[in-house]
Amino acid sequence: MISVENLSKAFPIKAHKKKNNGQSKDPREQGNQFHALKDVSFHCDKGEVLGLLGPNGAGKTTALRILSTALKPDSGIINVSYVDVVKNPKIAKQKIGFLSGKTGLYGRLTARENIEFFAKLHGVTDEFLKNDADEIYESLAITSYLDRRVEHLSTGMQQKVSIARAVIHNPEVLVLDEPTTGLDIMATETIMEFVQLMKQQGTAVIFSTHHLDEIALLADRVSVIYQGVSCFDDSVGNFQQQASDLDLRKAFMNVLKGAQ
Ligand SMILES: Nc1ncnc2c1ncn2[C@@H]1O[C@H](COP(=O)(O)OP(=O)(O)OP(=O)(O)O)[C@@H](O)[C@H]1O
Repeated sequence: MISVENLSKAFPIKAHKKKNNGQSKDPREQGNQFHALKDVSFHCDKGEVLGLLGPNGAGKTTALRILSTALKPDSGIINVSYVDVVKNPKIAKQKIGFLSGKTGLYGRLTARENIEFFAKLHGVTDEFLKNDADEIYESLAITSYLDRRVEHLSTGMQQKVSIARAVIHNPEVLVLDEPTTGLDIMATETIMEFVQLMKQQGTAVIFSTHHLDEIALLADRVSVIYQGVSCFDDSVGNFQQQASDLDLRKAFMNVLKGAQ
């Protein structure tokens, strides 16, 4: 459903950031370039959930922004159901739903207006919005505040509205960048259940997280990025096998140790 092969991406380093005050230099810094991604590959099939792990600064958000077409890679291939995302970003966008760290919602519009504005940009019909969108709103438990302005909603409420916005055009692939960060237990639970529902409906779901309990609960596959390089991409069962007692935290640490 979605395959990502050998992605690389470098950012120019701003002159004032080059002074590192004696701190050891990140090996990804070369000349005036910071190689945020050097070689990242993973894939996720229809009805599968892929958990993307990696320490802070590993390159997860950069990789996910490339999938969403917000960033262009320097090299690498991404295919979503036989559509080349880099060559055909407009067609690919129709097939991908993306939730980024920043919600990007318009505070002065209501939740419903935000979702419907985005839906219309993606060619979603009025009929769908009238008859079928309620199912999405109910699954995310946002029905009661759909007509409130987004600026008056809590972080968790806004996050769930953003997820509704990301799936309103029925994407084949759903990409969620740390969807539960900063949320309470109930909002987290709703999002976890929603991911399971998407999976049952055949969507390929990729989500980045620092929470290993979410991996245990949801993921079929795990991909680990360390310093811009993929160092693990396999089933959750084989990920667990990286620790003798099958403990996910130890498995993660062992994968990182092997990459150093
Ligand atoms: N636009 C940019 N310009 C320069 N450097 C960038 C830019 N975007 C990201 N980086 C750098 O690339 C590296 C990877 O960042 P990224 O946000 O992808 O990491 P991450 O794995 O999502 O981290 P976290 O878990 O902390 O969210 C970081 O060192 C970051 O500072």
